[in-house]
Amino acid sequence: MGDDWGAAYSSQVATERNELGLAPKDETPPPVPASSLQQQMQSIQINNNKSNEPVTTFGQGSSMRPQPQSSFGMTQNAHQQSAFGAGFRPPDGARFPANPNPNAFARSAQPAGFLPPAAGPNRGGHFGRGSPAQRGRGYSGGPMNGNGFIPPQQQQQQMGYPMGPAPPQFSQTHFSAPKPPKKIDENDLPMSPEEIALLNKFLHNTVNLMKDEQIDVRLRQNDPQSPLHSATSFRDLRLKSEILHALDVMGFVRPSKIQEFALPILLMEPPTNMIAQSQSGTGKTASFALAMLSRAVPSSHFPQCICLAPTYELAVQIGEVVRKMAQFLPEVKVHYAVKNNGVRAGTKLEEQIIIGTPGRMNDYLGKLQLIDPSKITVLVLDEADVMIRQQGHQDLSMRIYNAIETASPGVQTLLFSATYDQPVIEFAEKLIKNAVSVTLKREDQALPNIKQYFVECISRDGKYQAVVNLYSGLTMTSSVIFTHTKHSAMWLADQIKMRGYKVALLHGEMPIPERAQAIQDFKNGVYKVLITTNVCSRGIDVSQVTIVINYDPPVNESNSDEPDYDTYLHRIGRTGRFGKAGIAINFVDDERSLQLIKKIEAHFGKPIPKLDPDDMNALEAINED
Ligand SMILES: Nc1ncnc2c1ncn2[C@@H]1O[C@H](COP(=O)(O)OP(=O)(O)OP(=O)(O)O)[C@@H](O)[C@H]1O
Repeated sequence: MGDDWGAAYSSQVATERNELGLAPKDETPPPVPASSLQQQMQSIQINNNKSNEPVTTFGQGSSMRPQPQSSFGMTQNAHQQSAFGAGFRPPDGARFPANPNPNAFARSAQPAGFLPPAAGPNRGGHFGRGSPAQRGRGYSGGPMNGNGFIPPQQQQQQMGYPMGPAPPQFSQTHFSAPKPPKKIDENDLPMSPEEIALLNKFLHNTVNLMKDEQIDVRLRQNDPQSPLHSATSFRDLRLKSEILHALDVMGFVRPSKIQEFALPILLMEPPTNMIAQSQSGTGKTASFALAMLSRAVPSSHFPQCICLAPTYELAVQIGEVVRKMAQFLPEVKVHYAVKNNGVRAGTKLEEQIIIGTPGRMNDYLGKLQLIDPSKITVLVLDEADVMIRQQGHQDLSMRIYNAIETASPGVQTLLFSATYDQPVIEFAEKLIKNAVSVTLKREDQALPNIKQYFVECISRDGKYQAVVNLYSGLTMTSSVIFTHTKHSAMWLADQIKMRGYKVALLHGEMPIPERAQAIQDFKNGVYKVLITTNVCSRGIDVSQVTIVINYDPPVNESNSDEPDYDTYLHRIGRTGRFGKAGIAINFVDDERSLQLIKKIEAHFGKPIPKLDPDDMNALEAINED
């Protein structure tokens, strides 16, 4: 055992580096022999899927179906006019519903600081285009020759302008969009799973009870012993009165869906192992916190429950939940087993609940001998999907489990995860014996319900003008604008702010609490537009986003001529969450960006038509769908 712990220590450096922003080093422990555990898994799956298996349906309604909603909201007229900017005149024959209140439009489309282009002839294809001097600003709805992008000068000719130098582009506003960088800053890369998990913890102040969802409960192995009953109130559960009191104070009126099904199993006798999956913010932490608090004996002053989390910050977040729930159990205490906490060998731990990272917990059990594994009654692995991304964490978790299970065969082991894909399933099944599996899954269909378009802009600067012209339309619902770099995001946000508009900005150099604040403000509607980079492209659930703008297309890190398909999917997946309708608009400003969009179109096999600003019908169609 001593050697085992020593070997495991070598992975600790790697795993403990897993604090935010620190890449793991290549110090991984030798692989743990594959567990001999052959598991019998009962499985209760709560999901929305269709299957031939017997299904019990809970919940009402069918909110999984795409909800018809107005893409740009408000009146079409307001949308059209505001999106095209003052100075736009509809082409002949275009359908414009009468504006019942032109003054209202004028106010909404032209807030303080807005400099509309002067009214001018409408000769075709430019958003925000006014007088001839302003041609070239904003969108070009102008000609495309098949696959090719027609350069501005040639477009002028086709539009009836004389050949010659391009007209001056920015007569009223002076700006110059930042050039794309040669190398991607690591702050512009998507957030790490640890960061996403932590950010989500900051974000979720209230649980998604999901009471109105159409939920199926599926019993894979119909075990008559299996406790397929649910708790519709916390009082249905055998919780200590002090805990019930704390839940009242915390405003927990009724259990969330995962709690409804997991808690009766978690609290039953004899203790039952569990693998539980449900998306972020659905009440998982509260579930296992209640399990630990219910099993801990307050009058016994030694460690009894262990909870593993991938980072220090996540451990602290869990600890705060446990403390709040234990506020009327003064004898129950929490200790954090995290790096650099100053705890040495020989310290007598009196706390019943120890929460920490696998590396440090490994020390506590091994070389520091601070925890007696035979006294452990509950072992929790939280954020299993994040944890398994590091081999070191996997190995250490396995080692800790084996040590505790050997010394305390009745230990209740619980694994919680926000996702449940194959690697998590394999890890969970390898790790935990005889577990009941409770999974709650909502379909997150990104593509089918998202309409994708591209819009031609004459230049990088033209993209900015396009945003300005679309701005009022964007603010009628909530929109996210993705840029390639944080510099572009900051620049764009500054430009828009200078026009008197409000926008939220989020990039990878901001600390997590600031990022959470920006997202919270966006979710609360303080800001209707969020400008961000790939840092925010995945993991964050902002369900009301209706429009995603790819100001710059997502490109492969090593070859900027190739799209980053995954990131594209994740970016546009910020809209169209859970069956809602959404729109993704891709800005194209040169042949390269056009080709990137064509490749994306071919890759996903979904058409990305050109959104022609002259084509009122297309925009109306967006609005009507
Ligand atoms: N039954 C409940 N009633 C009201 N609020 C709840 C309930 N359960 C949890 N919450 C609150 O909802 C928020 C999200 O819950 P929790 O952190 O347990 O979710 P989670 O699934 O663990 O999310 P994450 O994966 O982000 O950690 C928390 O602020 C929590 O205090």
